[in-house]
Amino acid sequence: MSFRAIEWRSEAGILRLIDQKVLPGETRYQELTRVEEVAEAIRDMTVRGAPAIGVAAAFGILMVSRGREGDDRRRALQSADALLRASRPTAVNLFWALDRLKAVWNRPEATGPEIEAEVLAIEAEDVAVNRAISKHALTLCPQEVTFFHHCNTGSLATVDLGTAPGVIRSAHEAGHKVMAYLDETRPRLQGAKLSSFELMQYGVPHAIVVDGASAHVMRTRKVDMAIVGCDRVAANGDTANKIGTYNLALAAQDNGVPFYVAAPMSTIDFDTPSGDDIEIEERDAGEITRIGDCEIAPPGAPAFNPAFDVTPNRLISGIITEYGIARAPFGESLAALRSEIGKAPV
Ligand SMILES: CSC[C@H]1O[C@H](OP(=O)(O)O)[C@H](O)[C@@H]1O
Repeated sequence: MSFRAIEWRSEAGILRLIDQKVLPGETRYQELTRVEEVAEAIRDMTVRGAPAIGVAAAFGILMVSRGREGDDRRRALQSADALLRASRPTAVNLFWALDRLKAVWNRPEATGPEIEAEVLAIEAEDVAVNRAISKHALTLCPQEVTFFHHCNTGSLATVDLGTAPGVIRSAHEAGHKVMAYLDETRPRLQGAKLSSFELMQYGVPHAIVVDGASAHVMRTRKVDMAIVGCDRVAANGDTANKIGTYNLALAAQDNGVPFYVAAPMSTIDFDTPSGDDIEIEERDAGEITRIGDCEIAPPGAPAFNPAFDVTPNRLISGIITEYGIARAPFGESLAALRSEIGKAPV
């Protein structure tokens, strides 16, 4: 079975999102018609995952553009664009999608159908790109393959298949004997809540482990590869992803386990030279001091909650894109793949 985290109901102008805050306990949908609601859904992580927030923002732009013309539309889109850009800072797909749309709507002669076509293209391309990533990743998988994944970059984080869990699912469906270890991914527990939810839907054997168990699991059990998604890859291959990814990469290196990043080209930020230049979102400390409704720290205990970290390129075995797998030196291999952008994924 398959499900979509994001659906556009064109006639009604409704963006229907699975509320990822309440999964897996409840499958609840939010139906949004205003860009302010879309920005809030990105901020509060009703919709999350780098590609998914880019696509959701694109539909926010479409909501505003419909029914408006000329200067009135340009003015309204300028403020919608600014509102959406302020929703979350780290995942570059948000800015990529907004830049791409701005290049269309900012032209005085832009038509409504042109804007809508670009939004729908962003959505459709995400599906094709994820399939191509899986195809390239399968070339790395032995017949019996054990993966290690951090966070959730599956169907819920994209339009359809997902990046890294898309690879895990594709390997399972292609007849590989698959096992996956899933970091629970403190503090929001995307691994325990969302990746496990997805793999259960697809019947993929897996086990949730606490984040601190990754080195132990790799040392004592067979793990063929760690595979993660990403929120922003710098031009030199340094990769920002969910907090804890760097620890996983260090554990993988110490245990001789290859560490792969599944990355649509839209997540590669050629304007950011290295990981030091990536803005890391800091979220509310309450995400750490509470689990659900339960306070787990002493009242008033201070906490520091960076939502992402940067894995240095030296720990990365390969970056799997829709155009092929980039390897060190990443500055060169990513630049070579950049020349493919605009072509159909292969
Ligand atoms: C391919 S999605 C990347 C990504 O999104 C996650 O962050 P969040 O749940 O905060 O939106 C995480 O870093 C995933 O790996």
